[in-house]
Amino acid sequence: MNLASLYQRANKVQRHDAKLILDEYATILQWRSDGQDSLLDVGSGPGNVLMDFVHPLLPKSYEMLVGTDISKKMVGYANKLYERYARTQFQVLDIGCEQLPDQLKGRFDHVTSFYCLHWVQNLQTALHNIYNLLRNEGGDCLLVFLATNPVYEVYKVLQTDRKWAGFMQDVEQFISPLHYSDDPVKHFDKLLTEAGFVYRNVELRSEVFVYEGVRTLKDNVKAVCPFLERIPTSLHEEFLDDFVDIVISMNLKEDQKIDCEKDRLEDRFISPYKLVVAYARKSPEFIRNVFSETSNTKGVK
Ligand SMILES: C[S@@+](CC[C@H](N)C(=O)[O-])C[C@H]1O[C@@H](n2cnc3c(N)ncnc32)[C@H](O)[C@@H]1O
Ligand SMILES: CC(C)=CCC/C(C)=C/CC/C(C)=C/C(=O)O
Repeated sequence: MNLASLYQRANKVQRHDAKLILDEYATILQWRSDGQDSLLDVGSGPGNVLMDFVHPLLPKSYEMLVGTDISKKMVGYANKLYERYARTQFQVLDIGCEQLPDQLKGRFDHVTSFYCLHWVQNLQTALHNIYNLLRNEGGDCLLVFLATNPVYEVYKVLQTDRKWAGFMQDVEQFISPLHYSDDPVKHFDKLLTEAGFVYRNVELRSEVFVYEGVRTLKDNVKAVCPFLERIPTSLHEEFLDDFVDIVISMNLKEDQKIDCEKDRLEDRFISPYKLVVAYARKSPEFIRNVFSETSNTKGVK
């Protein structure tokens, strides 16, 4: 994903989910008593979710805020947009890398990640890295990503079309590693345990988002579809038309509705998807605090 400005304009669902979950977790994250928290975000993209929803939660005296992304273009865009913020920077990091940069190891009180981990096939390595980014004395992480989304089934159908097959040979690389899992909660909890996290709370949330109008759906697909950058621009509209036809054949188009602002009938497309929301703490020291604070929390392992 490289289209920073397009993604920033077409990420309503991602922003909605991040805001909702952060409202809920703002008081659960283990803020430092001295207000000198450091936080690293994984897969920040253009940076607007991090700066609009995470940054305001940090204490004024925070030590450092680091946004990271595998894409140089995303990092360059975010650095330009947010250069006026003190103690804040964006840098390139592949969270699935074999060797974390030394200067990042053990430096952070918190790691967050929104809508990124479904892009990472090797979750085991990613979680090992997230664990090692956190301070040895403790630290926590909030990880939000897709387990399933109808987009993956649409991609698989498009790949069977001779027109697009050549561009989509590696389609499985772009499908969430939990898409085929019978029990994504158990699966992810096991990975967190293996990475070393001692306190874990993993939930699977069933959500529905409605895209109002075919243009909105197409713009959202354009912002995240990894295949379009391989397809000649002259064929993009045809690819998107085929995408929409498959969505319709999957019965995901609702009856038309009047759009009062535009004074015309709009098609509506429904996207039922499942989101993993995982919160984990590294240090056993925190467990004692947690049990006394949230003894009624559901699903705490
Ligand atoms: C859908 S965007 C999410 C951006 C932002 N967090 C948000 O919520 O709007 C996913 C981002 O994850 C990045 N990404 C994908 N694979 C990654 C990896 N292995 N390591 C770090 N970032 C990755 C992509 O480049 C992209 O910018
Ligand atoms: C109705 C339908 C198939 C909608 C799909 C909409 C869409 C663009 C989903 C993208 C999901 C995704 C991989 C998001 C992301 O990483 O930000």
